[in-house]
Parts: sequence; C-alpha cells; structure tokens
Amino acid sequence: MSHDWGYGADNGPDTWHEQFPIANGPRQSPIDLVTAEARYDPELRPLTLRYDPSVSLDIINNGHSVQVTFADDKDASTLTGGPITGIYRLKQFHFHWGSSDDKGSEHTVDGKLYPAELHLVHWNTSYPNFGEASSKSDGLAVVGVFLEIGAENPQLQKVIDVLDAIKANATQTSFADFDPTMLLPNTLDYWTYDGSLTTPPLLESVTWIVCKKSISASPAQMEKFRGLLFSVEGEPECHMVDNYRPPQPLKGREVRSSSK
Ligand SMILES: NS(=O)(=O)c1ccc(NC(=O)CN2C(=O)C=CC2=O)cc1
Ligand SMILES: [Zn+2]
Repeated sequence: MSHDWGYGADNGPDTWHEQFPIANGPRQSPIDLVTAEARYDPELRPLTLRYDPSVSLDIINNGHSVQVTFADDKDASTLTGGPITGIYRLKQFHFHWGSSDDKGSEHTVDGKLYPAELHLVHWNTSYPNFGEASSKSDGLAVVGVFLEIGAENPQLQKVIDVLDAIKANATQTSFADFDPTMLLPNTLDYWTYDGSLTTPPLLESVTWIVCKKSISASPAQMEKFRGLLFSVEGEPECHMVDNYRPPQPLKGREVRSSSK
C-alpha cells in the first residue's frame, strides 16, 4: 500500500519523484521569480477575472490544504485575458502556508518567501472538464496571490470563520455566496510562465499567473490556518503547516512580466 504523499520527512516534496517521476520534469512549479530576469511583454493583456459568488459550493480540508470548490458546469466564474487565449473556468481555490511568518509561499520573489500563497485554479473550457484539461499543456491556469503580514483582512476572515468546522482531514462544510474577487489585490500586474501543479500528480499543464501585489493577513489570521490538521479525527493531531513545495529548477524557461 503506497503511503500517501504529504509534507512530512518521509513523504514530503523530496520523495514525490518516487511515485511521480515528472517531479524532475522540464516545467515544474513553483519557481523563484527573479524580477531582473523577467521580460516585460507589451503583448500581454490585462487579466480579466469575472467571478459569480452564487457558484461557490463548499470548503474542504483535503489533508493537504483548505480548498473552496465551485460549480463549474457553466461559464459563471471565469478567467480570460492575461497570457491565455479562450475562457478558463474557476474550479477551486486553496492556500499554502508556513509554521511561522518567515515561510509558507511556494513561489518566491528574488528569494523572498511570503507567509502564505493563494492559488485560484482554472481549467481551459476548450476541454470537456477539469480532469481532461489537467493533462493538457494549456489545460490549466492558476492565479497566485501572496499573503503578507499586515492588517486584518475581512474577506479572508470569511474563510477563517469556518475553519473550526473543517479542522481535521477529510472534513467539509457548505460555503455559499463567496466572491473570490474580494481576495485579489487592487492591481493585477503579474508574472507568467509555463509550469505545473505544485502537488502530486505534478502535471505540467499550468500557465502560472503570479500577481506582483500581495494581500494582507494579520498574525492572528495566519495562526488560524495553522490550527488546521493534516490528521483525521481520532488520530494524533498533526498541524497543517509548511504545506508548500520549494522552488524548482527553471530549466531554461522564460518568465514574462505584464508591467515594466
Ligand atoms: N498548488 S496548485 O498547483 O495550484 C494545484 C492545483 C490543483 C491540484 N489538483 C487538483 O485540482 C485535483 N482536483 C481535481 O482533479 C478535481 C478537483 C481537484 O481539486 C493540485 C495542485
Ligand atoms: Zn496550490
């Protein structure tokens, strides 16, 4: 019975290649975003994120992160513009964070780690569904937003307020009428590059769009994320922290910037 991947000493990112050899592939994520080497591309369009709160469904502790899922049977919450062509539909968003404020993000900027990173996961509607899209080189687009320690974030608080109900792995609760637009920074300048899922199956199907501006989270709000558990109810408690993959080799890829 293969033990599930995770972020611990015996099942963490350095072991994932054993079951998922693509872990050492040519377009793995996350990466360190070296700002001086990003090429400003004037042909990059602004991001258009149109989210409909009525299609938010539930919030899940899936043992790796806390994830809000969306109904994606119609073009209700979509990503267009930016580096992508066509319409991508929002499937879910989730977070990665650290055991302390000095780490937690997956992407880094000139080597700087942020306390957390939000991922809004979209799939290309030129394919029939998320599962099909996730195996295509242009199948997914993930918008990444860094969280920085600062003022309490009232929109983030709406997520935090339900975390007590999903403390343990494999728990979920309904999460209706949430507008993820409220979790976006006020300007959407971004870096973009071709990458992968940052957790198994590590599929190389993601157009990454990482926002240059961050959103805030208070120290108390960060502590609430750290109260979540990797472990299931009845098991010894293992706090859900440091659920981030470190930066991977760039392997010749170009990072483009939407602004100078
Ligand atoms: N961290 S990331 O690169 O944004 C990243 C993003 C996504 C996934 N995986 C999935 O979405 C798996 N999944 C399905 O296949 C259907 C629903 C679902 O959650 C893994 C990692
Ligand atoms: Zn993620």
